[in-house]
Amino acid sequence: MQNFEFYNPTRVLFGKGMIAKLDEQLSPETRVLILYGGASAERSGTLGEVRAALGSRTFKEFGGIEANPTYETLMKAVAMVREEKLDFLLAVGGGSVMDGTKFVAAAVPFEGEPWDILTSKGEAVKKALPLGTVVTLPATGSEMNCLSVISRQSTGDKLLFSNPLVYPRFSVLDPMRTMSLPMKQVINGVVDSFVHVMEQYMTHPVDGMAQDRFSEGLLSSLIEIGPRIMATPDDYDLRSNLMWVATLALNGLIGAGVPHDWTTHMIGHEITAKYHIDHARTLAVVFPALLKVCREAKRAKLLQYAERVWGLKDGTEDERIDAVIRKTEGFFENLGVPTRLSAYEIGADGINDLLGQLKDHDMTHLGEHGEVTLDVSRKILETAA
Ligand SMILES: NC(=O)c1ccc[n+]([C@@H]2O[C@H](COP(=O)([O-])OP(=O)(O)OC[C@H]3O[C@@H](n4cnc5c(N)ncnc54)[C@H](O)[C@@H]3O)[C@@H](O)[C@H]2O)c1
Ligand SMILES: CCCCCCO
Repeated sequence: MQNFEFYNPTRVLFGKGMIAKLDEQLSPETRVLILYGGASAERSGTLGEVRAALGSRTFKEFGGIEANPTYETLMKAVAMVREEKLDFLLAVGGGSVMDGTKFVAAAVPFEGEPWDILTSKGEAVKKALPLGTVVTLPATGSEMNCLSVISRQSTGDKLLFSNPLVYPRFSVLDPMRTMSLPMKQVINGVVDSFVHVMEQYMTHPVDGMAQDRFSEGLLSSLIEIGPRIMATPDDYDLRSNLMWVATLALNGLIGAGVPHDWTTHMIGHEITAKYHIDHARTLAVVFPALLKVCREAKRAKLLQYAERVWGLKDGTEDERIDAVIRKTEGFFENLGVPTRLSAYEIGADGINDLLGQLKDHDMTHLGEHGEVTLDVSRKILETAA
């Protein structure tokens, strides 16, 4: 196991009706900005529950945060916080709203050009406003991590920053608040969570016994939840399990002390930035291709995954690896999520453009050992064609 430092300050309030506990998390004089995305926050009744829980506190509202939140929109929220002298940010939404809120928290006190929060990958962040979340889409785990992905319309960039100062103070996870989700978004959450686990698992063995078993448990849970939630979308227990699994997939626990490989996400971000394809759906295209191209570097963990998660013990090593990659592709495809670039009509020219974006973003070497060069990234994208 590798050395690690684990820190996660986020209080999780899980279950039906937990929005009411907001009242216990915020002092009466707190001046709150509620940030949200589209009309669903209002239509689903979630915003109404939040307003009721805030009681007589001063609060303002900022809506319209897009899927793949943009710098341009978020800077309007920054101006509002400064003008209204607000001191707490409350995200009501999915990963886009939570990430956008983390950016606003860092940008309000930031001295200098706020986009440098992204270009510095969060290194430049020295102060941040406190924030909390009310989760309406289980997928990203943003509710319990210090990561944020922000796009810039003017340049087409989609970049990640992280800083411990933007961990939510608390996050409310009420599965009932996800019932208004279109099934497509529910499935996006299954796929995004699955690949989050894989980015922290599918590397090489370091005897992280607890981390491996924990990750394999999350993967097995998602493999069970995915088809079942499509069949019974109103099942509260399934929704509960998806919500908690999605949070655990990226709150730091399974990634502590083990190698990571975020190649799939880094390439996926570029596909979303250029083609505006849902984040999770880019991952379902890239990840299986990455397994095929990087199978030697990941041989040991592929075999462990095949046996422990899919029960594949028979045949030669290569037969088991081929089988488990097919199983993984089949898992995505059976959820109605394509695993080929051709499903989105992205061809050779698109692949060249995507590689250019990776180069522009200093991502010419990815993978746990930097072995995923631009040439390997090309192979991955060509394999995914
Ligand atoms: N911070 C992280 O750790 C992390 C991890 C992975 C991805 N991301 C980023 O998160 C973003 C994706 O977030 P997401 O997958 O949660 O989707 P999202 O937040 O973009 O929401 C997708 C759509 O669903 C709608 N929606 C949300 N909740 C709803 C509800 N309860 N009912 C009806 N509609 C609802 C939103 O308004 C939006 O239109 C991307 O920008 C991605 O890069 C962040
Ligand atoms: C290094 C962690 C990258 C997380 C990407 C979230 O989209």
